[in-house]
Amino acid sequence: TIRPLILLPDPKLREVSKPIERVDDAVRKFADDMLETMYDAPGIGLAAIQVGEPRRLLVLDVAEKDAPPEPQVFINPEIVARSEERSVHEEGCLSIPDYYAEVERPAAVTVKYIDLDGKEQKVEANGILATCLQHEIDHLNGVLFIDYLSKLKRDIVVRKFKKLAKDRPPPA
Ligand SMILES: O=C(O)C[C@@H](Cc1ccccc1)C(=O)SCC(=O)c1ccccc1
Ligand SMILES: [Zn+2]
Repeated sequence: TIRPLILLPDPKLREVSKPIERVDDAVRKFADDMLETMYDAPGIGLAAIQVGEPRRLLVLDVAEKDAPPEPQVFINPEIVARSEERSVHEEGCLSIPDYYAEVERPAAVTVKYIDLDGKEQKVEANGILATCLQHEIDHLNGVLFIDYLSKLKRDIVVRKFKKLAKDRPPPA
């Protein structure tokens, strides 16, 4: 089931999501809905809060275009190590549509998480996977990529989305 996306300036995007207690079939069904919603957008990642669920679950697929999809599900992810080296990548956000900006982040991160079988996992990520994991884990803490921009740039974006929200019909 494709779930409606929450857009800036909805304050729900600023909530801190809560850990998932048990990985059961309901969680697995929700992860499926998240992946379906992500591919439909389309996007390369999606955090549960972006469909209104303040739960620590994110999905991503950073496989190259025209390559087979590689869906990944991260439950209660934690960044346990960050490289000193940093890298800059252009980022977008499905909750801030049609706005892209360069963001600097640690180039590599080590992330501990629980997978859909309820097993503890650990991954050492770099490149676009590191960028996307950090962007999604930020969502679980109510942080958006525009928070890394200058106040001037961030205020311009927020003002634009506040205006759009006025013109947009309220959710049913
Ligand atoms: O809002 C999100 O979490 C999704 C976001 C993830 C992300 C993109 C770029 C850098 C870091 C994290 C997106 O997927 S925005 C859409 C996008 O970047 C894209 C869409 C289609 C093909 C390729 C990229
Ligand atoms: Zn985002």
